[in-house]
Amino acid sequence: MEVSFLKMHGTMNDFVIFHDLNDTVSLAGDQVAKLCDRRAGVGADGVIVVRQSSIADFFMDYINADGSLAEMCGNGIRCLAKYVYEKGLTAKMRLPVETRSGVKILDLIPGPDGTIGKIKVDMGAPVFDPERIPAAVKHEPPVIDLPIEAEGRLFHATLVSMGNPHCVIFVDEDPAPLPQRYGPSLEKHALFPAKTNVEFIRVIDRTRLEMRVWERGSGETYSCGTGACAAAVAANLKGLTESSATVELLGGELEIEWKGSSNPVIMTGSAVVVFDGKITI
Ligand SMILES: N[C@H](CCC[C@H](N)C(=O)O)C(=O)O
Repeated sequence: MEVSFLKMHGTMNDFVIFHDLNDTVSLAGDQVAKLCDRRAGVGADGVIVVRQSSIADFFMDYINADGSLAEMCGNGIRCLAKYVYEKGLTAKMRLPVETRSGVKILDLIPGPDGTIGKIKVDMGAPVFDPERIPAAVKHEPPVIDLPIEAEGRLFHATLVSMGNPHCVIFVDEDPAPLPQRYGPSLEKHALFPAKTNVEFIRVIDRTRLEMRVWERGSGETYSCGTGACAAAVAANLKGLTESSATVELLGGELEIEWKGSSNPVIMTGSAVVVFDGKITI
């Protein structure tokens, strides 16, 4: 099967994206793996198939590089919004998009040349109930600084779902080496029946976080939008940051705002088209 796609990224979290509005394409795991393979395929952290929705304008079918489905992808949904606008599939500047974790509302912010520069996403309210993360722990929500051991080291995790699970760990050291060393064990830790994304966070000040991430189903990535939201929420819960924070990632910066409690998390960031192409999978 030949697929015409766009290669896109959001703060260097990169995706193969195409639309299938007649719902004729269903990708097998090996086809996703080929699309994501950085030598034998296009190369990406995940695949986004834009589909029809009966409850919103589009449905984001997000698939991790290992073929597993994820409930939500923050960087990916910004890319979807730019894709459908610039492909002429919508003219809306406020766009409802269905995901496996509900409908998200996106505001498209035009750049100086009329293309879409930044996108603001209402990511919905964070979830702290361990059963809904999900996490196998008897604990009143929110779960803050839960001791968790990996590769012989003791960490303290704050658990947040943004529709997908996140294990947020605050450290006082350079977080750069931590995803490769501890990410695989934590991703598959027995505490997480659906596995988890893992964020290592160093607090820079009350409005800036440094983040490195190991993603469920994709490994270390340059950025994770839902992870940045989870990290900013966790930092605010712990009293380390204000209600707005800039999250510094390997691939760029994301602006996160959360006014606490059941308020939605608002994420603002860019989306970039790298190239278009065709591939037989
Ligand atoms: N990169 C995505 C997260 C993908 C999440 C996926 N790895 C999972 O939850 O399984 C983001 O920007 O939110």
